[in-house]
Amino acid sequence: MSFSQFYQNYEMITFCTSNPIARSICKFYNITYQENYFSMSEPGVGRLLVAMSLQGVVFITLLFVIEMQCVRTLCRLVSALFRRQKKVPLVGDAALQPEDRDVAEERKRVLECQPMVESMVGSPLILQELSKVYSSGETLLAVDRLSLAVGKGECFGLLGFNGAGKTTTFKMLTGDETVTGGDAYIDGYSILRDIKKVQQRIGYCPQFDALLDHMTGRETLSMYARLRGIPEKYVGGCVENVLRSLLLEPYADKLVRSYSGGNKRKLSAGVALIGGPPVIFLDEPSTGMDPVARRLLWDAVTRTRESGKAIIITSHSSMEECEALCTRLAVMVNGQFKCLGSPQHLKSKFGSGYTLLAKIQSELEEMDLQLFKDFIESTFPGKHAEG
Ligand SMILES: Nc1ncnc2c1ncn2[C@@H]1O[C@H](COP(=O)(O)OP(=O)(O)OP(=O)(O)O)[C@@H](O)[C@H]1O
Repeated sequence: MSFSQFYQNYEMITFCTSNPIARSICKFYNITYQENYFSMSEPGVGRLLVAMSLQGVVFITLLFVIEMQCVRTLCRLVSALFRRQKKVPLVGDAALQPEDRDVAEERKRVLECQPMVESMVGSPLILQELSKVYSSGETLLAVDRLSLAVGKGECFGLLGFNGAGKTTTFKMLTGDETVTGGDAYIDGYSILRDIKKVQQRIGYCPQFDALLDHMTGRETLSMYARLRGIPEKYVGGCVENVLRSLLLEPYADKLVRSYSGGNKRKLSAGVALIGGPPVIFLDEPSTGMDPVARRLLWDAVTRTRESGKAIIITSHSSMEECEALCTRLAVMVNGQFKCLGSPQHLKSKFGSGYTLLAKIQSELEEMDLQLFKDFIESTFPGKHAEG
């Protein structure tokens, strides 16, 4: 606008002062001009320049406020205040029920240790009574006092129905969501006090791919390798390794926006694994992958785990994936761990017997259904049929 008005003013001055006829035309049509181009009144550009300078200061300040996470801290303080005023319960109804013995033992172990020291030495990831309450609209206790320690070389599986609170747990650990209660330590740093340091030490494959459409797979991995601080001479080799191990080589130089859903998941998992951060979060990494790709991902995750990293993974392929990858797992319901232990331990503790699921056509007669139930009960005597 400054440039435009500056030029317009210049043209008016040139025209209106060129000869007496032009001067009288300008007077007749009430055409005004400013001999001082930087005058505050129109068509001088002084006020526009002042506005631009002020905007510069305001936006730079805003940038600092965002980068230094002042808003996040403010939100946390406001939500803490709001919670205190409204007395939002941090303990859900489910907490009143007796806790599973393994979960209680894990909680006791975590609460008795020195989390900062322990997360530096043996368990790079420690959750201490981590809780999250969503207060937008209805109050919802999404994560309920989780306590957990994940050791080096351990892959911990989080299982649970949709809405159990798995993604919210990840989001708190990565700094995407504010923490309502408790704390977590990653490699000796608290997520409440040192989130920047924490972010430097984690790899994260989010549930929904957060990739840049206009970059190629190779460029994406190279960018993250550099962000991880891998020396430039190793970046190429590192990227090639990830591309090869996840069977992404044929697509390496294609734009991400042309990738299929499964290939995007592979790339997201690659981004999380590249550079070997000490703690890795994988939120349903194998969703949409074909069986071959899934096996390759499992191999890559297992290799990473064996190199001493701590991995937390959620999966919708349920037990099969967890058995292949996890050293321990927990089942989450309404934000709480309902059971916890090695896959074998959980199977022998809860897996007595088999469940037969039968799907029936909706128009099936009640009598036919009863016949089917009778058949099942006579074939497997002593078993209970529900329907
Ligand atoms: N931003 C939000 N605001 C309010 N409630 C939310 C928000 N995000 C999640 N929730 C609620 O928190 C609960 C836990 O959600 P979360 O996404 O953590 O579940 P999940 O176990 O990861 O499920 P899924 O397997 O579907 O990913 C759900 O009831 C969800 O509706």
